[in-house]
Amino acid sequence: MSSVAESVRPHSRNLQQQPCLDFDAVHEVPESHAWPQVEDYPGGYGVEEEEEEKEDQSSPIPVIDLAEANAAARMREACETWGVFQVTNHGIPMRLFDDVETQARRLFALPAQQKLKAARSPDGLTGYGIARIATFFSKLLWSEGFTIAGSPAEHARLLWSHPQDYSQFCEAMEEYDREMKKLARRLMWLMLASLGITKEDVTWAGPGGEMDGASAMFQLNWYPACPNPERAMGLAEHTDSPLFAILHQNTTTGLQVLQDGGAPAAGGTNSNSNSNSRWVTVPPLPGALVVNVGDLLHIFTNGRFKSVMHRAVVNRTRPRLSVAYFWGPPGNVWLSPLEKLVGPENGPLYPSMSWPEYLKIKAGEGISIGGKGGGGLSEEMWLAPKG
Ligand SMILES: C=C1C[C@]23C[C@H]1CC[C@H]2[C@@]12CCC[C@@](C)(C(=O)O1)[C@H]2[C@@H]3C(=O)O
Ligand SMILES: O=C(O)CCC(=O)C(=O)O
Ligand SMILES: [Fe+2]
Repeated sequence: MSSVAESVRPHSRNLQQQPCLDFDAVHEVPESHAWPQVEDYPGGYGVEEEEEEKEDQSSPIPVIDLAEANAAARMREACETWGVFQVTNHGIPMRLFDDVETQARRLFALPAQQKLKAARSPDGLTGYGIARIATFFSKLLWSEGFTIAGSPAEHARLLWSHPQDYSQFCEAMEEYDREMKKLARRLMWLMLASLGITKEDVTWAGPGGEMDGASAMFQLNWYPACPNPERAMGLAEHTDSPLFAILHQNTTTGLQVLQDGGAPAAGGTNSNSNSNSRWVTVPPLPGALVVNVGDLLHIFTNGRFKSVMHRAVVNRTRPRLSVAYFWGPPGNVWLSPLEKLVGPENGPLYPSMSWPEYLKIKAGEGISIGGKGGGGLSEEMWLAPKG
């Protein structure tokens, strides 16, 4: 079964840029990284920021306890409106998050020339570098990333020469992968069951719905503290391509999702063109995980579930770490909008799509289905370069 990482052709549009700024050495944001003033930046600095986070406990983003009987129904509601929710009672021990954070910090603390030994190649998806979407924007991102598909051993051996050093990294990431796979499967069936979809409706999930061939990638994101956080961008606005992502964030606030004002941006590809949209902070809740709908689940549910636009802003005093786990179908499975969700009045809104094919289209390389903004994928899915 081909994996996503093997199936995606070179992202040849712009060669992957590598982090070239020593974030810890600068005392102001250089022009190369200076974005327009960040609107809806999440609150003040320093001490009042703590206040800010306390208030955030009243965040409008749904928090769903997986042990509750109404968990599936609340997920459906959240996926149809926000496209994101937080889950608690997921059963993954805090110890594992601490281990993964410790190992991720070890990685990003390595000297730049050491990290660049595991640099993502221009035609690759995995390894060290800045997020692929950076190539769509004229300004650089205040972050470093490390992308893993399956075992990280190959890249880890390039980062650490001593087996003891890289084995602790690999063990933590492989345990995380196992736990996330279990949780992803559980979330998938809860979300689909809430729409009346059964295991029989999902042909590629296998006889018992175990989804053994599912593809998973994960992304470690490191956001150094920034001298002027309102003029920098950690991870520019984007939607995720998979069925959904499960995100662990450390205690530093930074993830924001776009709550658009209802009417989709008419023809605009820039989320800000919809005047009453606003960025809503997703507060780090101890023990909670963020789940956000991806483009493929938007397609699979024929538009019912919303692929949420989101971004990560940075912090003046505190570095931020997030671990995003992307979960999708096997690389060679083409998803079509589910029959049961395609009624006589609303035909399939999207053509069949595989994750690798979609990544190519999203990178601006594939065929443009239905022409520019035609009946095909909405323009929102192309990350329009900043005007
Ligand atoms: C399988 C995936 C999913 C990727 C591409 C590839 C590996 C890295 C993922 C991310 C991680 C950061 C945001 C994003 C938008 C990016 O630029 O790289 C994601 C993208 C996607 O969700 O499309
Ligand atoms: O750092 C975050 O909170 C967001 C990360 C993210 O959106 C991604 O890796 O796709
Ligand atoms: Fe994302």
